[in-house]
Amino acid sequence: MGILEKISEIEKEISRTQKNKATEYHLGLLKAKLAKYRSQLLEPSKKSEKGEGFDVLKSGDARVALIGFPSVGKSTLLSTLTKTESEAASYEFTTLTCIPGVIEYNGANIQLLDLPGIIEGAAQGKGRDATKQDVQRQLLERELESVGIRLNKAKPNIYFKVKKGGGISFNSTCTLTKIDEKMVQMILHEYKLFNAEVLFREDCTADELIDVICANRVYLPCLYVYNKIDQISIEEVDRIARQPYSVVVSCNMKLNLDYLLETLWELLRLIRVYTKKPGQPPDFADGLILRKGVTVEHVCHAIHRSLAQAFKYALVWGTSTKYSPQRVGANHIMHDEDVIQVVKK
Ligand SMILES: Nc1nc2c(ncn2[C@@H]2O[C@H](COP(=O)(O)OP(=O)(O)OP(=O)(O)O)[C@@H](O)[C@H]2O)c(=O)[nH]1
Ligand SMILES: [K+]
Ligand SMILES: [Mg+2]
Repeated sequence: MGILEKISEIEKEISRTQKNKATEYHLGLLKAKLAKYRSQLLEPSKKSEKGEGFDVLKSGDARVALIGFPSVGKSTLLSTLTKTESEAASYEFTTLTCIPGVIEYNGANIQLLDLPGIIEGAAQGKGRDATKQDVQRQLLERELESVGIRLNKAKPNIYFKVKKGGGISFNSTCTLTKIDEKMVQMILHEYKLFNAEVLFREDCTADELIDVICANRVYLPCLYVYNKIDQISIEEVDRIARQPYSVVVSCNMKLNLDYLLETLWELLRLIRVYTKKPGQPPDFADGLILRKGVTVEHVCHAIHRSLAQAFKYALVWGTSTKYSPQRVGANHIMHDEDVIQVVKK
C-alpha cells in the first residue's frame, strides 16, 4: 500500500469511529499514524531534493500570501491594493505562477503574493447558496492543516525533549481533560520514542501533542477575506463579517478595502516608531516599521548596530508612557506611533 492509500484508509477509519471513552486511545493512535504518514508525504523525494517552490525573493516589512479557490478574485485584489497588475479573468486558473506586489501602508512595505487558485472546480456559482463561503473556508483550512500549517493558533504549551535513556517522564502543571499518560505513551511509541520528557503546561489534545512531536508545524496568522460581497445579500454579508478574523470586501466596487488594510496591519502586529533628535521635531516622514512588543533596545538596533551599546536612556512620547516625554530604560515596550529620542552615554 502506498502512503496516499494508507492516509485515506486511516482518514476513513477515523471518520467511521465513534468518539467516546472506549475509542479514545484508538483514535489517538490513528491520529498519530496519520500525522506520521503525512510528514512522510511532505519529505522531499531523493530525485527532486529541493521541492517545487515559487522563486520569489522575500522583501519588505511583512509578507502575505493569497490562498484561495480559483476565480475568487485574488489577482483582482493584488491589482487593487498594489501597483502591480496581475491578470484577472472569469475563467479558473488564470494565474499560474506567483506574482509579487507591494502594499504601501502606514509607511510600511507589505509584500503581497498572488498565487494560483488551489482546489479545482468549486468556485462556480453566483454565491447564492448561503454556505458556499463556509464550505470553501473549511476545505482551505483542511488543506493547509494537512501540510502542517496552523492558523491563528499559538504553539501548544508543552515542553518536550527526546532523551537518551530513562524512559518516558510525564508531568503536567494543570489538570488534563483531553489526554492521559497512557495515551501519551501510545503516541510516543508510534513515533518510536521510548525515552523522552513531556511536560504539559496547558490542557492540550492528542493532536496538539502530535504537533509538538512533529516539530515542523508552522503557526501563522490568517485573515479570511470574503470578496464579491456585491453578489450576496446584506444579511449574509453581515453574518460573515461578524466571524473572527474575517473581512468582507468587494474589489470591483472598492468596498471596505480600507478596513481590510487596517485589519491586516493589526494582525501583522506592525507598529511605527518615529525618531527625534534633541531640539528638532520628530522625523514623521521616515518612521521605523517594527513589530508589537519591541523594546527600546530593539529600536536602538533598528536605528544603528552600535547604538544599543552606547545607550544611556531614552525619552518617549506616546501611548506607551504615562507622561510625555518619559525617561525610559532599554526594556521599555514601544507602542504604535511612539516618538523616541535616544540619549547616549
Ligand atoms: N462581482 C465581482 N466580481 C469580481 C470581484 N472581484 C473580482 N471579480 C471577478 O472575478 C473573476 C476572477 O477574478 P480573478 O482576480 O482572476 O480571480 P483569481 O482568484 O485570481 O483567479 P485564478 O487566478 O484563476 O485562481 C474576474 O472576472 C473578476 O473580474 C468583485 O468584487 N465582485
Ligand atoms: K480567474
Ligand atoms: Mg489569479
